[in-house]
Amino acid sequence: MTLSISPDINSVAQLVSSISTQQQPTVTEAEMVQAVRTLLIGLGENPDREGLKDTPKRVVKALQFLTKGYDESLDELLNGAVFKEDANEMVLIRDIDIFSSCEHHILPIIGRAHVAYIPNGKVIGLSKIARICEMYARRLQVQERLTVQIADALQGLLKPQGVAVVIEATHMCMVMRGVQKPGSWTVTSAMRGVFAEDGRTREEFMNLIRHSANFH
Ligand SMILES: Nc1nc2c(ncn2[C@@H]2O[C@H](COP(=O)(O)OP(=O)(O)OP(=O)(O)O)[C@@H](O)[C@H]2O)c(=O)[nH]1
Ligand SMILES: [Zn+2]
Repeated sequence: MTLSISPDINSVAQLVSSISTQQQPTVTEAEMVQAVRTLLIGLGENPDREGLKDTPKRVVKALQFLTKGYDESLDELLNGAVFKEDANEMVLIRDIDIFSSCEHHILPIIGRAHVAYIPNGKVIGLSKIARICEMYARRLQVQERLTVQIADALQGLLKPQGVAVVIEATHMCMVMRGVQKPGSWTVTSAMRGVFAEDGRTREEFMNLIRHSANFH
């Protein structure tokens, strides 16, 4: 059986131009499915064989899930859960699972985020901190930008005394391919306000993320 690939060069050019002019690209689900089918053929596979029949559809659905953060906004996820509160001590959420995708290879970035802030008249619903991490992680990312986006979102929402974000993650593009270094971890941090200015506050945060929780 001969399987042919016939990309429509004009529509690809239009798509690229719409992306570069910041318009919302108009690509149908069927075109996305077709693109995955084309990839499978390029890889030497037969997309019509039993096991692969629904794979293009599944891949599109999976990629849409892994990048669903593009369709979410801070306003929506917050749902008003910012409260006036006279609290002045550090709030830390540790070990927030991160499943992101690197923008260079669209391969998984798997790790944990630790997020702290020191309030200044306002606190945020705790789950919303994890939701903010989730929204930015579910996009094509580099770890540095993910870290900064989480810190800046909290800084903007709460105008706290400071925000600290540390992400520890392993990149499948460095593990399964390329340089192939399983066991390597990348640690990134973004410090705002007192965490950037005051070494002791930063040290307190770093100590808190180092110790293991005693209920584990
Ligand atoms: N700074 C940064 N780099 C990343 C991240 N994820 C992947 N990369 C790197 O992006 C780079 C892309 O480099 P290229 O040389 O263009 O791509 P490549 O030939 O696939 O590179 P290798 O992975 O070295 O095989 C690689 O060094 C990746 O390790 C990230 O979150 N942050
Ligand atoms: Zn990568």
